[in-house]
Amino acid sequence: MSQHQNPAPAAAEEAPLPPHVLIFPLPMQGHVNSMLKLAELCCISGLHVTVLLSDFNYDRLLRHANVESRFAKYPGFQFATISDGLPDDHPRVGERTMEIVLSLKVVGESQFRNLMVSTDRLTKIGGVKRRPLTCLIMDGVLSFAAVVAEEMGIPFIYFRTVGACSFWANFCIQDVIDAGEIPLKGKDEDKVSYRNKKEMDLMVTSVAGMEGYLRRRDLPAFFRVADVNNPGLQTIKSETRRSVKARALLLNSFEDLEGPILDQIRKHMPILFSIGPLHAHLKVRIAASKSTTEKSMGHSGSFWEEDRSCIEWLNSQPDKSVIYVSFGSVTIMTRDELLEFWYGLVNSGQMFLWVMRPDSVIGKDGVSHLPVEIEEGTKARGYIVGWAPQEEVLAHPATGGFLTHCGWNSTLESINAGIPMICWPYFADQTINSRFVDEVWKLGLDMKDTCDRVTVEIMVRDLMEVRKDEFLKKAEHMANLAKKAVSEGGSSYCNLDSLFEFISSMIV
Ligand SMILES: O=c1ccn([C@@H]2O[C@H](COP(=O)(O)OP(=O)(O)O[C@H]3O[C@H](CO)[C@@H](O)[C@H](O)[C@H]3O)[C@@H](O)[C@H]2O)c(=O)[nH]1
Repeated sequence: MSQHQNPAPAAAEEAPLPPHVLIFPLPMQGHVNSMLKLAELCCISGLHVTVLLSDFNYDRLLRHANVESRFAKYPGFQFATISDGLPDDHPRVGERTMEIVLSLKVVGESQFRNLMVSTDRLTKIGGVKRRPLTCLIMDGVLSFAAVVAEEMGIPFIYFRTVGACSFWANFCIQDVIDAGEIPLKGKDEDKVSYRNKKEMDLMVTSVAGMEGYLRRRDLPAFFRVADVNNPGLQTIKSETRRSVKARALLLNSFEDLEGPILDQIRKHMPILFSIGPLHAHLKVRIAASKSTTEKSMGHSGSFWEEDRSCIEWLNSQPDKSVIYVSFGSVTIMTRDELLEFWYGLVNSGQMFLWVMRPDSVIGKDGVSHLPVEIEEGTKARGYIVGWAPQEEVLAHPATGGFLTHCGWNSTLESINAGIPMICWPYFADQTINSRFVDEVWKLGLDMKDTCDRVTVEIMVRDLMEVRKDEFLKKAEHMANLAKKAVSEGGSSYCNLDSLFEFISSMIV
């Protein structure tokens, strides 16, 4: 375990000490991105902040995201690191993503406990005097950290980096099981005929506030298993229910997007701060801050090197003509699926910008040695990079659509940029997000688990040509609401100020 400190400014010790929060994300790209944004928002408001990362991710952020210089201007900021218990060559993607959570559960508690009891490490290293921790802000699935915090009497706030829609469905999952809607009670799912399975998948569930449109097939796969004791189901269910033990709940969302669902959650967790979209919120607060250096700093939190050549390529494309294709940080696909997407995109006649992470395709060849037709066809129709500056890509005038896995950050970034989506959810919350994008917000099309070339082509044409104006109009409307939420006086802006007051009130 180690600390990485910023140097102390000479006069800092004279000032009254602000609250000191420790922010602890799950070690995955989407979660770390959101939490780093929250950390920077805290710093801008003058709080002292310790961000706890895995050694592995800290190293990646140092190499690719220049996080040290990003936070160097905040004297009360420091990183601390612990091991996630996995070897460096562990893939940490696809079906093996869950191993990050499981491993951290095993190795994390003692390391976390040691850090918590090392008051000197948290408060004095680097010469900046900090208070003992005022509170923890942690990912809501890190219950071992909550147990330690409870033991030590340190208040904690949960930050779930998924949408309210997914959080709430998870919260209600026991009611859904009790209602006999999942799993297939008393039956072995494998023995149910395909036709019956399809019908069952289309049955709506009784999740409060989502009656009428949240179907069984929109629930994450681990909720649809035949075994109620399935570890995925049990973990998410118990971790989500545990949230009521936290002093407050933070969500990266905004009232105009998920108001009715947020109201449902508030019946159980009245102290709920919706403070998103965080990436847009951070830009607003940085712009309002006095220092010009702060204004000029980027805020990347990428685990991979961003290939900025795609921005130059976008610069040469007409407005709203390009569909951006990216499936986030952990999705993997087969080579056949990759080819179906590629043929669908090329046959649609639209230009595309595709993020193909080197580790995103199953098999020893991965994304290397692609068939010649892909390389040649792509030269004519598109551009491929290994990792992109996504927020900038979505905000670029040439971008007109987003083929996404519907991770919550990608969904919000697209909403904020006014870009309609085609959703190919991979796992977890993404199946619910994609249903909301299509059925509730009408901001795009939900492809679910099909990705044959014909479906891809039809959907891309629909989004980029046939129903382009309709989707863009809807998306623009929601983007304006997102911007309003994070502007001074907007719901997320006010909620963030209330959160800081709430944290200050915890100082003992
Ligand atoms: O080329 C790229 C691709 C992605 N990103 C960024 O990476 C993040 C990806 O986050 P997200 O869209 O949430 O996807 P995942 O990385 O898959 O996120 C995990 O965490 C999310 C919650 O934080 C969940 O909603 C997802 O289901 C889960 O897979 C976003 O901020 C993107 O801007 C880039 O900067 N460049």
